[in-house]
Amino acid sequence: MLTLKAYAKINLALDVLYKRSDGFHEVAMVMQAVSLCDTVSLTSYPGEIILTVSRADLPADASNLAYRAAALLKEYTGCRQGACITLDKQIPLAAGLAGGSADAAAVLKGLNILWDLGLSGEELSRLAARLGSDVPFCLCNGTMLATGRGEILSPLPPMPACYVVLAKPPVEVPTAWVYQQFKADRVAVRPDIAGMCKELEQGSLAGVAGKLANVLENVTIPAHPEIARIKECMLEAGAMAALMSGSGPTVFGLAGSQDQAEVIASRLKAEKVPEIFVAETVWKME
Ligand SMILES: C[C@](O)(CO)[C@H](O)COP(=O)(O)OP(=O)(O)OC[C@H]1O[C@@H](n2ccc(N)nc2=O)[C@H](O)[C@@H]1O
Ligand SMILES: Nc1ncnc2c1ncn2[C@@H]1O[C@H](COP(=O)(O)OP(=O)(O)OP(=O)(O)O)[C@@H](O)[C@H]1O
Repeated sequence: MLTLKAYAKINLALDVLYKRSDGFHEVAMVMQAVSLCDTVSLTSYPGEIILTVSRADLPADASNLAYRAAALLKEYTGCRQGACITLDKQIPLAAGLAGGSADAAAVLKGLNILWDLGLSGEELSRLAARLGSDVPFCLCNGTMLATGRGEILSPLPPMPACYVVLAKPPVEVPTAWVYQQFKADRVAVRPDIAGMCKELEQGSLAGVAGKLANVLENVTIPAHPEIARIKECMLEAGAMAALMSGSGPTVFGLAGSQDQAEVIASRLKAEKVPEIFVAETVWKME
């Protein structure tokens, strides 16, 4: 059996530049993997793909991104082998944390090994982009600049190690809806991506914290004002900075120490935020 960790991501910076003719939006993002993860287990099975998931509210059929990753790999390579895939989900669903994308990336990586396919990183990345814009990043982890629709990646100096408190209010936000509602002319403050890259080069956590920005907050926060309350609560509890991740609704707060992170998490618990996690930055590609 092969077991892989499928890490969640946060967007330290997210800018939407324009809507493209293919319907996607051109973006510029600084992405970071965090230690909150699903566990993906893979075993060989003759011919078929069998998927088992740990949550009743997540489909275990061909609509699951993990299943789609395995099916795409079979179609692309003509491989006749099958696999039993087990997903132990910890990453909340439709949360802005790329949980499904992380599972899909782990399945691509894992089956490339289990089925002895010998696909290059570049081929895997191309297949990943067919599954979703966040999937190529999930193959890499670490700290990356993402452009195009999110699939063009350049490694950045690793984000200085820190704790990341994740808090998801009890709403699920469809990514497509958020992009549809986005109006570039209503954005007051745009992320300073070049400035954040400089802070990463200098290894300054305070500098990175000072430059967190996500233009999609302009869509998701008015629809779900509890996101703004969670941000405030994190800042009051001592977070260096707090921001919505991706299309939301999860908010992440940066903390320099585990003690600080636990203080922030307890404060959120007292405010009855239902899903709270204390994670760390993940540096390495695995
Ligand atoms: C919000 C982010 O999570 C930030 O990392 C990503 O941009 C979204 O990535 P994702 O969930 O992998 O998105 P996809 O599965 O590729 O696309 C879902 C839907 O979001 C919209 N979408 C997504 C990415 C992008 N650059 N422009 C878009 O307009 C499209 O309507 C698309 O149909
Ligand atoms: N393996 C999977 N894990 C989670 N969701 C999945 C999976 N496969 C399909 N889905 C579907 O995709 C939807 C969004 O999934 P996901 O949890 O990846 O959203 P997200 O965290 O907002 O992603 P992103 O940050 O990439 O926009 C879910 O509502 C779910 O029905």
